[in-house]
This record gives sequence, C-alpha cells and structure tokens, in this order.
Amino acid sequence: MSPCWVTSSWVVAPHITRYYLLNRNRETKPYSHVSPIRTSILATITSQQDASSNGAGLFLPSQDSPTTLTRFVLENIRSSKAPEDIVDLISSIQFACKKIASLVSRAGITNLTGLFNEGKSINIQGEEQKKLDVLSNQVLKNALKYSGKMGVIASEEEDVPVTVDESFSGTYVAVFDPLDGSSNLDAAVATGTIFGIFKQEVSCLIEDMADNIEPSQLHCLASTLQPGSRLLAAGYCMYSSSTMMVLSLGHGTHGFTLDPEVGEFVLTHPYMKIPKRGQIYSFNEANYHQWDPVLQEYIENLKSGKNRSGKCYSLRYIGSLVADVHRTLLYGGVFGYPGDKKNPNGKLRLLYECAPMSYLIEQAGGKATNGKQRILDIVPNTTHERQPLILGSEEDVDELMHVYTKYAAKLQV
Ligand SMILES: O=P(O)(O)OC[C@H]1O[C@](O)(COP(=O)(O)O)[C@@H](O)[C@@H]1O
Repeated sequence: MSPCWVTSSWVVAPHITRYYLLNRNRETKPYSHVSPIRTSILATITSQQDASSNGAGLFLPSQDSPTTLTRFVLENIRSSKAPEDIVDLISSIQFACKKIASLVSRAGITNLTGLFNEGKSINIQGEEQKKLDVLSNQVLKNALKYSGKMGVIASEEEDVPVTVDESFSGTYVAVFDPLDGSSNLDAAVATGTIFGIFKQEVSCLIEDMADNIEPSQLHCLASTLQPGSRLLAAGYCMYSSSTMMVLSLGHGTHGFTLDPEVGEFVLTHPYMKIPKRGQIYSFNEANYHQWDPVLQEYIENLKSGKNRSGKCYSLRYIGSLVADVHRTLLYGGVFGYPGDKKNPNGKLRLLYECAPMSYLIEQAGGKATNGKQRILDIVPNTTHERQPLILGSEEDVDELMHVYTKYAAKLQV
C-alpha cells in the first residue's frame, strides 16, 4: 500500500468522523423539512385565506394587488393627470430599463465590461464609450422607437438629436443618459438611466446625421432645447442592490422597486418627500481647491456645524449621479457638482442630467439651482450644454443661496 494513501486517509478520516459525531443524534431531515416558523406563517395564511377569500385562492393584502408602474400610469391618465400617450412611453422606458438592468447585472459574466471598440469610440463629450453605454443607448432608442409616439431623441451618446424613422414618428421628445455613472460600472458600483419627456413643439422627420445640420432641420434641434419646466415626465432607473425606478408625471415623485419574481416595477415609495433639511453633503471634495471661496466656506460650515442647523454634516459621495441623488432624495441634505476654476460650468449636462433630476427633486419638495438660477428655468443652448448643479433639501439649498447672495458683492458676481 503506497505511503500517500495512508497520509490521505488520515487527512480525510477526521472530517468524516467529525461530521458523524456532530450529527449522530440528529435525524436526517428531508429537503422539504418545514421549519416551525414557516409552519406558523402557513397557518396564518390559511386562516386568512379561509376568513377573507371565501376559499377563492391565497389572500395577502399587500401582495394581492400591488400597484405596478403601468397600473400607476393608467390611473394617472384616468384621473387626467397625464396625457394618454404617456403610458406607451413609460412602458417602453420601463422595458428598456429592465433590459439594461439585466445587462448591467450580468456584465461581468457576458464580457460586457470595459470599453467599446477597444476605446477607439469617443462620444461628443470626449469620453471613451463603454460597451454598455453603446448597448444601453441602442436598447432605449429602439424601445422608444417602437412606442410609436416618439419624434426626436437626444441622448448623451448621440452627437446630435436624432429622430426615429418616419413610419414610427410621433410628437414627443425624449432626452436621456442611457447609462449614467458608467465609469463605475466595472467596479459594480450603482449606475442608472436618466430620462425626460417633452412635447415636441414642431413635427419634423430627419435621418440620423453627422454634424452638418441642414437649416430645415434646426427645428428638430430646437424641439429638444426646452427648459426643464416644460417636462411632462422625468425619471431615473437605478441599477444597484435593488433596481429602482423613480418617476414624476408632474404630480409628486414616486418610487417603484423591480420585483425580480414577477419582473414588474411595483410602487414602494408613493409621494416621496425629501426631508426639509438633511445632515449629509455630497460633493467631489477632490475639486475643493478649484471651488469659489463661498462654496469652500459653506462646506467648511457644514463640516464644523457652523450652519443654521448647528449640526456637523457627514460626507457621502458615490460618483454616480443617480445613486447620489437617490440617497439625497431619501435622506435629505445637499448634492452638488458646482462650476470651478477647471470647469466653470461643472460636468453635468443640463438637458438629460440636471433638468430631469431637478424636476424629481422639486416634485418631492426640494430645490435645484446652478447657484444663480433655478435649473428648471434655464433654456439650453446646445444639446450637451453643462450646468453647475446644486440640489437637495429646501433648507440646505436655501442656506447655500443665502451665503452666495451675502457674498455676491465680495465675488463681484
Ligand atoms: O468623477 P467625478 O468628477 O466626481 O464625476 C462624477 C459624475 O460624473 C458622472 O459619472 C457623469 O456621468 P456619465 O457617466 O453619464 O458621463 C455622474 O454620474 C457623476 O455625478
């Protein structure tokens, strides 16, 4: 008998022995063993079933009639809080977001992490496009195209606004960032899709185009350059520990969680209200030295407690706009990507980042400004125009605006 067998049996034996000793008194349990807790839940359900459904199937109040996103939109239409067509648009967007959620969650398995076209594909903002930037853009464009309601689409990943092809054209404008925060994707950090819907002021039919905009096509461009105050609907879908859609049709901001068991967005956060004041600030402080002295002082005061609340604030910054705004909406406080010496207009794009997020925050009782003006009042000059963004709890944004006004003279603004 070879010496190695002797060694290996001594190695294996202890484990078998240990397992046997541990389990010698335990009866072997069948896979379908029912734990006492589960038994009591089933008992409760059965008694509820008998009591309330006259035997017509299982009855669990909250699960029995969940408000899905589609049902929510239909109810808004029925109470004429939203135009009829919006249900087709929101259904297309929710389908696209479910698809993008699945692509993002499986990116590591399906070789969808990393750069598109080996990093040779640069979008008009000068950013290397990720594979999922390009794919999410296509998914959303197609979904909107087949809604049959879309006239013009403006996307972070499209150099200029594009129309869907003629046979599908409609009278709405969609602006979107198909995969915001995609620089965090390969690290599996939260990302999201941001969107806004406008009514198209002029009807026009054009091809996907490069950079030579024909005069007749200027109308098309014009129909996308609308201020956020004219949004009919706005929202984001966050791809994180859970997939959440936060939406406003102009009557409050509402949160829906994707239930993977049924593949439906279910209303979980009706009428979200941002706290009047928070205790969290969310800025990329690496840019601190590029900021104006007023903002530097404001942040120092938040940290030191020398602010109207007298409390010391904590810093939270994910570096994904959707995730940072979502947390601010729930917990309150202030999020900002201000202008600075390096980027006087900051980094975020007015049309499909700042405006939809500001619309949601205002509908939830918060405020959003570029430091001088309400974001929703700003009329964009170009599709990819950047604007400084400060948004959050009313009292937090008011305090910052107060400091700016007080020091306006000092800054010769
Ligand atoms: O890394 P920085 O400079 O703090 O910028 C972070 C910001 O840039 C973004 O990633 C830009 O978004 P995109 O990924 O859509 O270009 C935002 O999500 C985020 O708020």
